[in-house]
Amino acid sequence: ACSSKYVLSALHPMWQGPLVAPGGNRQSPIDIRVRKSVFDPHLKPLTPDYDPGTCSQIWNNGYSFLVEYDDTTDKSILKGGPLEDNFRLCQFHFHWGESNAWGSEHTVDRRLFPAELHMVHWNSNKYSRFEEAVMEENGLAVIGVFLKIGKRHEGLQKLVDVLPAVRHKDSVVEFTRFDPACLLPANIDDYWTYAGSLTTPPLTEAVTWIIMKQHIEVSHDQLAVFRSLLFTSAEEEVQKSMVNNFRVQQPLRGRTVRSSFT
Ligand SMILES: COc1cccc(CN2CCc3cc(OS(N)(=O)=O)c(OC)cc3C2)c1
Ligand SMILES: [Zn+2]
Repeated sequence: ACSSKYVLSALHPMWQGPLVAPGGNRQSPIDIRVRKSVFDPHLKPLTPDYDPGTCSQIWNNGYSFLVEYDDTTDKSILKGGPLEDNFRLCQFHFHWGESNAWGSEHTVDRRLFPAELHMVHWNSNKYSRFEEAVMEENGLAVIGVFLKIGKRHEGLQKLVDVLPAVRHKDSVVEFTRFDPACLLPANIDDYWTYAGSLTTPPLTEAVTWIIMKQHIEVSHDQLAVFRSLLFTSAEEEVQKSMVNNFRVQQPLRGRTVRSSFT
């Protein structure tokens, strides 16, 4: 899997980190100005092909909870869209707020969403493991999907039910046979794409971002369970709710955001 006991900065939990990575000119997240995005007719449809059998565990890394996939083979891959190579799914996670008024990392014309899903993939044509790809400019591809409060998401419930088992930082539980495709919106042909970075350490400028235009809906109660998680480990005397785990928006620095739709 692509996880390592990556120790976040001591500034945790309201991880402040560097507001703008030193020397970074392709940092994430950003505000997507719809009218400034450029339609690119050469962008292909995205073709994710995930095997639920590669789902292995869920862990609380003290910043979010990560659903991890066995990425030792090309069983769960993402191709197409803006991507030239095969990208292997290694984990997905979310960012959310303490209230439904905010929580997403990206915004669309400054519009905030209550939460945002990130599905993290690495370039298995060019690199042999995540740790290598995370340092390279064409190393990673992350799909972003906005969440809105509405009807209950049936596919998400299996995940919500197990979250209390990873309440504390560094807790891990086995989690199998979860199909991440169930979290994608019905229409995955309409997306924005731009060159950016990870939004958590190591903040490397390795990411081709693919942000879905169509959101998914989850219920208020499902999102409330996300907020019951803790940034802190069981030993710490003061427990801190895992909320507002998003990074501040970063300067566009002249980048172009392309759209796959007009
Ligand atoms: C060299 O740094 C690493 C090597 C291997 C694994 C990791 C762990 N890290 C990978 C990237 C990543 C990226 C994450 O968020 S994001 N928004 O995709 O940048 C994230 O959010 C909770 C967690 C992780 C976990 C770091
Ligand atoms: Zn993320």
